[in-house]
Amino acid sequence: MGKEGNFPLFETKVAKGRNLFRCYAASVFVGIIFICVYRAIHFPAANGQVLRRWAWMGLFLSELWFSLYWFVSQFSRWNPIYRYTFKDRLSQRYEKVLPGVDVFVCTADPTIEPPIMVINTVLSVMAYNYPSHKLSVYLSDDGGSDLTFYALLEASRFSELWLPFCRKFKIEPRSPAAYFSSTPQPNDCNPPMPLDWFSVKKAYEDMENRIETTTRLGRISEEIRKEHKGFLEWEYAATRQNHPSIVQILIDGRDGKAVDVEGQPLPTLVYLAREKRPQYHHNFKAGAMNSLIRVSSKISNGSIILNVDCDMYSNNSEIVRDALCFFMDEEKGHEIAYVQFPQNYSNLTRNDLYGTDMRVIETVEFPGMDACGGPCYVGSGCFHRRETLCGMKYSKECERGWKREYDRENRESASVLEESCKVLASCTYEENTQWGKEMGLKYGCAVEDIITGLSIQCRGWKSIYCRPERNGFLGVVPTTLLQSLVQHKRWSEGQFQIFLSRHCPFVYGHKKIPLNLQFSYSPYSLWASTCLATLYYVTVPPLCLLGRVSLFPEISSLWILPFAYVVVAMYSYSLGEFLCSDGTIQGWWNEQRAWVYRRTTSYLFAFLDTILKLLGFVELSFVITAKVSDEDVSRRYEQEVMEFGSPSPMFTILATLAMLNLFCFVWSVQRVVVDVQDRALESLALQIILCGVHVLINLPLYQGLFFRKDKGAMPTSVTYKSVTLALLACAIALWNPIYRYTFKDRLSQRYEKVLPGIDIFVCTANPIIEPPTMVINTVLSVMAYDYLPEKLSVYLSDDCGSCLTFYALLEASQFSKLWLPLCKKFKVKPRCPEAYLSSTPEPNDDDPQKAEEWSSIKKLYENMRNRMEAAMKVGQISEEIRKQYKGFGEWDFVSDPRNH
Ligand SMILES: O=c1ccn([C@@H]2O[C@H](COP(=O)(O)OP(=O)(O)O[C@H]3O[C@H](CO)[C@@H](O)[C@H](O)[C@H]3O)[C@@H](O)[C@H]2O)c(=O)[nH]1
Ligand SMILES: [Mn+2]
Repeated sequence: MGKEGNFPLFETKVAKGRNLFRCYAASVFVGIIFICVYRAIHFPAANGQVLRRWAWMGLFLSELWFSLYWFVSQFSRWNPIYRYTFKDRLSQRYEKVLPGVDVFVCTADPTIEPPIMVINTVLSVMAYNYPSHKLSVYLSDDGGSDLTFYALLEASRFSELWLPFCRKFKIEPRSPAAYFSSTPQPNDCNPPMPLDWFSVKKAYEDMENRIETTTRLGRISEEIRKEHKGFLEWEYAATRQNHPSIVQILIDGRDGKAVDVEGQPLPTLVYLAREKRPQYHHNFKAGAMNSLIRVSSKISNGSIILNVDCDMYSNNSEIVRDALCFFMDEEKGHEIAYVQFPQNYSNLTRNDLYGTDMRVIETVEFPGMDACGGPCYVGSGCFHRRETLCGMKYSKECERGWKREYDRENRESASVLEESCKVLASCTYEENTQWGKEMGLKYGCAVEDIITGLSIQCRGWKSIYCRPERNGFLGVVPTTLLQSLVQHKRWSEGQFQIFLSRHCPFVYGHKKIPLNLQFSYSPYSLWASTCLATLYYVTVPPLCLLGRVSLFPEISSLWILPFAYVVVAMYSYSLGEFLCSDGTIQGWWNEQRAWVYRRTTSYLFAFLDTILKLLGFVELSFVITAKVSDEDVSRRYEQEVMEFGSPSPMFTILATLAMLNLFCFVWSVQRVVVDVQDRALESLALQIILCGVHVLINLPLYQGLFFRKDKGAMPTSVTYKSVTLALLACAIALWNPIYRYTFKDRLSQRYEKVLPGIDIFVCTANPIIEPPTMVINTVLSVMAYDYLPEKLSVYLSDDCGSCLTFYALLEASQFSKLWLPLCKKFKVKPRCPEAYLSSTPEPNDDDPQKAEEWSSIKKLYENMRNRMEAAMKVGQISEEIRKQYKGFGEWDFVSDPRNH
């Protein structure tokens, strides 16, 4: 309870059912231990299971990694808390002394962030239920576009109508576009409303038309140019990336004439395009924010700063007061550095096809971080104390802070102020200063917000996460798969970069922030690195199916239990969490797919890029997310049809993985059908299921690959590439050669006496194209086998029935009487005489006996060959030879090679 009997300005409630959760977490933990034990004691033995050992090892490592990841994700779930504010107490006590609030809206590109969207966001924050003279709105335009400036000029005029209208009818939301598109036309029950409603709506639509026409034209017409001196600034602007600072105070809140149609003051409205020069790095959004901090300190110096991205209009006009309930709480307020509101989205579809709404993070994880010391700072929708954002450390002194009068009187006339602000927004201003290091938002990281929030917490401050009943901010999620994957690449890359730097929560936060907060940061830090384990899990087990290498317990084994329990428990819990966060079952399924896709593409690229960046090979980049899409794409998005349509390498990876799993799944299911009795399949069942689930989750992708004809289908080049790659991977997995080695000494030891008889068949069919000389060389080589001669028989089959071949064989039988002993004696290799004589050099004089034998054999062989060749030339057997052997008599009855 606050001082002087005051009730606090906010209260904190803890989530229910935490003990149940803790039982679940403990049981899963036990399950994981069992899985590890299984992996360890069933490690494949060394003999002959080389591949399986490697596969097993990899799987074990992946599972250890998943377990670690699961473990660190439990910290933010242990004890979520929820905050509720009492805004009536705030106004009772502090209405007169509310602090100045500066709202920063960031935009960077008029094409993908259309000016009409930007000014709707601006109008929504200008219309806050907050004293106008304490509210200042700054638009930072990193696109340096006069189109955006023009839109803001229009908005400044329209606000004169819009703000009184909002005030009078207490409407929500206060972005005119969102309001008019979501609210039905009023009827006559509320008499003053319809009149105003129609005139304000008409005024808005006219403005919208003018802005859209100008935007489409792409340049400002001469008439418009004359309307405001600000346009003159663009005369010095060479390009959007090379121009001096432009500061234009469109509404000067301190000027008594800046009033709306009802004579009430308007909030200050400032346009800022900081200086951009090619030779200076502009540090993306962090650079823009820091310029805004400096420029606003000169103009309004509000002690509270709110940042919104240009697509995140304010959906709740009370949100400033919600934030102040924390900062101004008498007891706790002084230690709070920032209040982060959730980022909700206005363009989500029912089942959130790409899982872009981080609903579980928002309803469970951030409230959990809040309990550990405070949520991280995630950019849009965050209120900061100006001093802490500028680098102030927390100390007990801060307690006095709020008693001070904040709003400094600043009496310079507006155009002098504009000139002096230009210096603050120049490229050189930050040279040799602590800006980007100690002051303001930090540079050099793709998630400037996370690293800045962490450093604030490490300086001793707390932060608050608050989800009011009515969403505070509504933004735009990417509407194509690729954009969503690219966005995740940037986030995970930034997070991983922090983890590997000296700002790693465990190092930088050591002894500065609670241990459980350090752990709560790590699931995000480790997003990128989950790619390896996931890639392993979706490739190796399916490929092992092809080689029938089993990597999980058999279906009938008890070891299946921990696997089944952990998977079922984790996924049911995750589903429960999702449903409790207002998701649908289909939405959960979509989110699971989204995680697989991110892990195998966004995180993989982020992982590689982070490493390359560490080694200094690539530079930090920031791909701005598109906030608009063409009609065709929007229609498919609304129908929840996946958008592929571009030949991105990310899609090639996704499609290859999907095809690979499909092939392996079909292959193994077909084996089950063919061979129901096959016992080996029992040990593959889990693997088949795993592969099947991957196929199931990819159904929309197969559709995009093969069945869709619209523009959002997968480009054919991706289809070809992925099918080829997947087939190649399968072929490699199926290519499984084995090598055999024999032990001949063991054979002779054991069986020399009982070796079996061996009959050798040599076949020939045509003496012309299979010359008898060649045939008998083969015959001689097998006759000369190192085997028991009495058990060896050689048969020559001559399908041509040629007496020439018979004659050659006769010669061979004679020659063998010499050849065989020689082979044995000198262990001749090879034992085909022709091959031996042509490949072996003549033995030299060291062994005269061998040399002599050799030359005599050579002579004999050559003689024999000459005789045979002579007979071949003649084409028949001479009478003398005929008489030598009775066998030739058989040919007396042969008339034809095919008839005998
Ligand atoms: O050079 C730049 C680049 C971006 N922006 C602005 O930064 C904001 C965020 O960019 P966006 O492309 O919309 O990124 P998201 O991923 O949607 O933004 C989330 O993630 C960012 C960190 O990566 C945070 O800064 C954002 O607040 C948070 O909403 C937008 O308003 C941009 O106009 C700039 O001002 N200058
Ligand atoms: Mn965004």
